[in-house]
Formats: sequence, structure tokens, C-alpha cells
Amino acid sequence: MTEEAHGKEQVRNAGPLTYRGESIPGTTTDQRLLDRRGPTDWVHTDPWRVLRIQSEFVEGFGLLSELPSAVSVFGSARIKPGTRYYELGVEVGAKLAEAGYATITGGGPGMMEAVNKGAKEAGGLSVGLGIELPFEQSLNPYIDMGMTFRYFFVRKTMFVKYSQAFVVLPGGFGTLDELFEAATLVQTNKVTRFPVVLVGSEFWAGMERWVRESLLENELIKPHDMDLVRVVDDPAEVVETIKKAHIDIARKQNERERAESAGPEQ
Ligand SMILES: CC(C)=CCNc1ncnc2c1ncn2[C@@H]1O[C@H](COP(=O)(O)O)[C@@H](O)[C@H]1O
Repeated sequence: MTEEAHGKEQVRNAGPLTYRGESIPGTTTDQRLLDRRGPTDWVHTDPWRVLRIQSEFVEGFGLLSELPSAVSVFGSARIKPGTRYYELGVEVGAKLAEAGYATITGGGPGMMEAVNKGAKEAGGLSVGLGIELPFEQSLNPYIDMGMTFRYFFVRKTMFVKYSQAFVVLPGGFGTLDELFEAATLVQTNKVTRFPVVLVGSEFWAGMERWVRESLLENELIKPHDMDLVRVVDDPAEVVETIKKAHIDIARKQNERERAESAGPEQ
């Protein structure tokens, strides 16, 4: 703000605004911002929440937009170190890192920690996108870059937007939610570029059977929907499956683009 006298008349420049004479306010903008305390209900209203949601998108996009090629990995928050599934998670993280992928997890304990550990120890970029929960929790210690989100739906956008594949390890409701969200996005063509790989055929066999016997047989999904998700056992197969799927997706996209540029057949 600058205030100066032009002849007898006072002028005040407040940012882009100019006031002269009697229009000059008694206080400055900063004074009004810093001095005033009033009712605080507005911080709990939806319009204010929209701004908080917006800021979460801004922070998330800022953190992740320069990430190299990345894979999002999901799995149980409850699996304990030293168990067979925890070790599987460590190996999957390591294989993704060795293949040059950044690894994104939910940033929490259990399988998420296992995958971040494997990725970090193998020299990869280990990312954790945590979520504020009703109980105390911090990001696991194997994360190079992380953010804790307030809103589940903002966090989910990040997993999809900044990865080129989803890998799903054994888990409970949270993991199934993430798996079926990914499958729905691929099924409805909202995302066109990524494979979904389940790890652990023994663990997933019951669900596969149920999908075939209940969903497919009742015609609630189409036969080709069964191909949206692949199941593997070996961590090395995870990387091979992703790479192969990316080659197939790129080839199909090229074919589509060639067909479109050739125009309609005569
Ligand atoms: C000990 C405990 C329950 C901690 C919860 N802490 C969490 N921290 C971060 N992401 C989570 C957490 N719980 C669930 N999720 C999300 O849901 C999935 C795991 O849920 P679940 O354990 O399968 O159903 C993860 O892939 C993750 O993205």
C-alpha cells in the first residue's frame, strides 16, 4: 500500500485499488485480515470445504505431476512383518523399482509398508499417499515422497492419475474397494491405459470363482470383462504382465489412430 498527497488530496493505493479523499478506508487490508476475530462457523461449511478439497488437489498434483512412470500398489493394512504375504509385498516393491517404476502405495502399515520397503531398498522412488483416519497414524518410514490426504476421493484420483498400472496384493475391504474401482474405471473406459494385476492366485481364487459363477453366469458382466484383471504369483511376472499390457495397449491405440486417420471405408 502506498499513500501520498497529490496537492491537497490524499491518495491510497491498496494493491490494484486506488482510493482518494474521503473514500480512503480507516484501516488497511492487512489490518482487517490480521486483527479481526469473528464467528468461526464458516470453516465448517461446505463452500469452505470446497476450497480445502481444491487445495488438496493442488498439493497432490504439485507433488506427483513430475513423477516418472509409476505403479500403484494396494494391499492389507494389517499384514505383519515376517509373514509370507509381507515378504511378497517387499519382493513386488523391489521388482517394480528394478524395472524403473516409481511405486505408489497408501502410505500406511502392513502390505503398504512392505511394498514401500522393497521399492526403497532396491533403489526405487517410494511414494506414499496416506489418509487421515480417526486414529493416530503416520506414513510408514520407507517413503521418499508422501502426502496425507483428508479426503478419500481426492487421494483415489491421485492413484489413478499418476500411475500406469494397478497391482493388488492380498487385503480386505479397503483393498477390494480399490480393486473394483480400478476395474470399473477400465470397464467404462474412463481409463484406457492401464492393466490391473492381482498377486497371489491362491488368495484370489475364491473371488475369481464368485465373479465367474455369480456375475458372469447371471450376465452381470460380459465375458471380456473377465480379462480386465490378470492374476499372477511370481513378483517378476507382475512387471512382465504390466510391460506386455502396455505394449498391447499402445499397439491397439496406434491401430485405432491409423484407422481414424484413414477415414471411413468406401
Ligand atoms: C492398522 C490399520 C487398520 C491402519 C489403517 N491405515 C491405513 N493407512 C493408509 N491406507 C489405508 C489404511 N487402511 C486402509 N487403507 C487403504 O485401503 C487398503 C487397505 O485396506 P484393507 O486393509 O485391505 O482393508 C490400502 O491399499 C490403502 O490404500
